[in-house]
Amino acid sequence: MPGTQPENKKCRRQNSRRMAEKEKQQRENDRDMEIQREQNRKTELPENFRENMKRLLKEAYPEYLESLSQTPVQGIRVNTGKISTEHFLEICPFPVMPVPWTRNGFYVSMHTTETSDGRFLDAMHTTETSNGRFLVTKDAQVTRHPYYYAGLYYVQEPSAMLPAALLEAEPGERILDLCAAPGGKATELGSRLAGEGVLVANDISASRAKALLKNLEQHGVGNVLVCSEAPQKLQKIYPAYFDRILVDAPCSGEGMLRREPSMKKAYEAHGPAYYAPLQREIVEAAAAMLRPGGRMVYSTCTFSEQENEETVLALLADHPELRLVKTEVPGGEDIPEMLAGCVRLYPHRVKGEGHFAAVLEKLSGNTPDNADREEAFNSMRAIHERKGAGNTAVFSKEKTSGGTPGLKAPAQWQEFSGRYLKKEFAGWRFLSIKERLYALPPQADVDRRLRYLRTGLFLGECRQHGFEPSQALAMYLKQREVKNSISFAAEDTRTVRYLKGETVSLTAEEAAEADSGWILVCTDGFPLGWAKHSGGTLKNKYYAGWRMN
Ligand SMILES: C[S@@+](CC[C@H](N)C(=O)[O-])C[C@H]1O[C@@H](n2cnc3c(N)ncnc32)[C@H](O)[C@@H]1O
Repeated sequence: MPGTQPENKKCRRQNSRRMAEKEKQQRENDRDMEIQREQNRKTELPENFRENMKRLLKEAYPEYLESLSQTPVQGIRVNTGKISTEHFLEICPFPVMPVPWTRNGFYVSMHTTETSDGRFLDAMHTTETSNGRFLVTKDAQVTRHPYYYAGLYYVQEPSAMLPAALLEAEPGERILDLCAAPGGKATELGSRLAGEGVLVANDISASRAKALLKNLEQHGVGNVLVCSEAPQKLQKIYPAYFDRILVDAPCSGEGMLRREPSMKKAYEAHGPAYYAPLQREIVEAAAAMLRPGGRMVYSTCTFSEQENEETVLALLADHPELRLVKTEVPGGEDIPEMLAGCVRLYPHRVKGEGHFAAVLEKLSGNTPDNADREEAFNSMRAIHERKGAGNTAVFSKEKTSGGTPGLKAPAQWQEFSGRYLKKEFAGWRFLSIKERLYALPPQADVDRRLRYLRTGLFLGECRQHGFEPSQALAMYLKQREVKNSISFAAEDTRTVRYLKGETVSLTAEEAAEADSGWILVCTDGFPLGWAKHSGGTLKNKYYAGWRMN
């Protein structure tokens, strides 16, 4: 019909525009894949590793090799301590697909194409830098969104989400993450505690433990002790103490070779033969710290049986009180002829770099029961509270009592919390180290023989002119727990300006609703940090070291 001709023309134009866009997208995808292939061609796998993988995978070895040419996938894990997975999915700014072995982990992808065999190609935008490394610019988008700064999710390689999921931590428990830095798993364990119980997050490397601390703070985990100790030392302090222990062991990192070709050098210097004995020492100490009836997960990001199954076998041989809990996850495999029931994630079977995990439980019989354990720790706690936790640390003599914190809390804190907070710290103890004030959760047993980077929640500093609340406190609180707050939408340019450390203005309406003084700045209802409000202007108090560049 003559009347429909212009319509048809319009349709055709739209279709050809769509086709052109699709083709452009496809060209970009192809280019990305080619860059990745080139990267992998340049990265000759270490000879002994190749031989071992051939032996291990047999006829599946070519598939594994093929998988090395695929672009690594990226994931985000929802911080359920701040937002439910369902709610996050409603506001999630990126296209996501669930990671099958978690309840809150997602593949994140800007451009995803499903192939005919049901696998998906993830067209991340990779660019080579002058030092031959590859930057995944998509990561930058994920780590630049205000929700990232609000601690709503953690960016994590998807298979690395497995160990914390298998530990099945519950609120109220005592959890140990023995090799915790930089906190990929500890942040999840902290979220699962939902503010009850205590997480001891340890890493032998003090510098790495600092990154761990920052990640736990950003996640809003306050019921935490962060320390940097050898497992053998912790074992003396916490015998049969923890309900759950994660040993995400230092390993030869074979599963990282695709993503981080630079790991090849490290692998050649320290391979499975170096890490296997170290892992055995670590799991040995962990087994001693697990309470009867407790659960432990041992995991690595490597494929070597010398490290993985052999470590578990040695542990089981020496500890008849431990049993392996047979575990299956979608896409997971094991080596039944060696040790059935462990989980191996391979990059040619699942969307992820690869991981190994074994779940162990300690039988309840013939070991001190919970009541003995409680009694032993109560007396230890009493001794240490009398002595104080180190030369400069001073515990308040009384626990907080509900309502406003206990009488022994410094006056500056009392003034601040009375004026600005609805949140109560009932049962928490205060700990002052010089001007710095911490709140120690009820179940945290601090021992002065250990080096802590953090004991509980850092509340802020008691200055002469008043209390200065910390960034950690901002991240720990919910907007509803604060009397004076302001929330900007994630798209509001003031959100990014606040995150960059700039001074921000309120509208007349907002200014009329906000009180002057300390104010909690949020994005879409999720706290970002503090500011000081006066006459419609927010003086930025966002922690300088956390600012967006
Ligand atoms: C695989 S990484 C842990 C990754 C961490 N679980 C995460 O998810 O972010 C292993 C860690 O073990 C630490 N480590 C090495 N030797 C250790 C030891 N003897 N005791 C405790 N931690 C150790 C390393 O510093 C490293 O941070």
